[in-house]
Amino acid sequence: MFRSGAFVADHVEPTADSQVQPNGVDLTLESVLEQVEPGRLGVDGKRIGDREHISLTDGAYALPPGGYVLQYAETITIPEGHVGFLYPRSSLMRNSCMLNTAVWDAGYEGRGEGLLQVHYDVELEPGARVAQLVLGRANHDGVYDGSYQGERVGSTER
Ligand SMILES: O=c1ccn([C@H]2C[C@H](O)[C@@H](COP(=O)(O)OP(=O)(O)OP(=O)(O)O)O2)c(=O)[nH]1
Repeated sequence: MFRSGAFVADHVEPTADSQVQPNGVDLTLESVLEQVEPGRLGVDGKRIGDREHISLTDGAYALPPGGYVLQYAETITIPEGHVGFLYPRSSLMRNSCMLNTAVWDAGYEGRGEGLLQVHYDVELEPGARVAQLVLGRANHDGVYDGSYQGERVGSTER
């Protein structure tokens, strides 16, 4: 069963009233990065290739078609007994853009990232709502203890 937006809001920090939806909470855009070096997924490990921050143009990220890494502004905590799923805001999709996302594990805490696909030029302002997090009740074995635990928490690092 999926939880209400009010429940999700208790696990997203900070949350303004305008972000709380019936079934989840909208996440806002903090920054956009462009990958500039190959990464690698191996059998025994992984390497994330270097990414560079894209600069603002007149207060917005002006993005031509391509693939970008998008960083969310909010710190998410996935409570035990739950799993998180993230969906693009429909207005993003209606503007020919898509967010690709992965599973948000029970026990994860951090300010996460997603893959933004841009299929037609778009302008995105920092602080704009771009995605919606939903939480479903879930059984799980242990809690998240991977390399992204605590990412960008309590820092001003982008
Ligand atoms: O779209 C998403 C989905 C998940 N996460 C966060 C929450 C999740 O719990 C964490 C780790 O995801 P995953 O388990 O898929 O990472 P991994 O590639 O398997 O790396 P590791 O083994 O270090 O966890 O990243 C995101 O930032 N964005």
